[in-house]
Amino acid sequence: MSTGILESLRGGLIVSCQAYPGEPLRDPAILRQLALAVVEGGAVAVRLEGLTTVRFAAEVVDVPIIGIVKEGRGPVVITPTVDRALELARAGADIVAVDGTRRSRPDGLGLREVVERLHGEAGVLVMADCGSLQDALAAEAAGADLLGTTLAGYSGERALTRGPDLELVRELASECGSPIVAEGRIRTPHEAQAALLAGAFAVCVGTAITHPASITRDFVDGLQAG
Ligand SMILES: CC(=O)N[C@H](C=O)[C@@H](O)[C@H](O)[C@H](O)COP(=O)(O)O
Repeated sequence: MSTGILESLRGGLIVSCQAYPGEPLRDPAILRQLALAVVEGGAVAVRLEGLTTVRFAAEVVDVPIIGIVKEGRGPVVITPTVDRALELARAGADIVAVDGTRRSRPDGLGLREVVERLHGEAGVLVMADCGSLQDALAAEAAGADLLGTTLAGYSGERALTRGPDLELVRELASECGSPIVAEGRIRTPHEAQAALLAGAFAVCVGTAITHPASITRDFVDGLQAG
């Protein structure tokens, strides 16, 4: 079952459908529809934030759901506790993404324990959102099923590159045995392809597809630059 889910992601596009606090699209029913729309376009999986959004989408979306909850004041905000992670699984996430850095978690657990509980109690796959090669090696040793470059540039260990951190994708692909998801600042189909060529197993794009305020701002800036 879980091997089937992993295989269904190979070489494909995962689309993150998120709206941030205070934004007009931050509504589980709207985000469910957005998820359906990206699946229509060929997304092999969707990445969704929030228990209700995951629950709503799980009823209608026929590709794997990668669930996260973002909460707390940080620095660990992506599914920071095992309780939330298990709730995401119960809400219908097929893969639960958690902070995969080596920073301490608010519930005091290590990543290994989080992964073991998700595997043992919920039977879901675990994606570790990493910010460096050292994170990814530790997450792999802890048993994570997928390693994401999600936090590259945001955890203090890597520079915030303008586009995707392809150098990190390359490093992870050569040093780790687990599937790599290239995620973060991928804005064009060409960059998505470059991430696959750099060794990613799958590519995850959010803002460039599902965040209209950012996309609009880019156009507005373009007009002003002209
Ligand atoms: C760093 C962090 O909190 N990343 C979040 C993780 O879920 C989302 O805000 C991103 O949109 C997602 O990773 C996709 O990346 P991009 O939107 O750059 O394509």
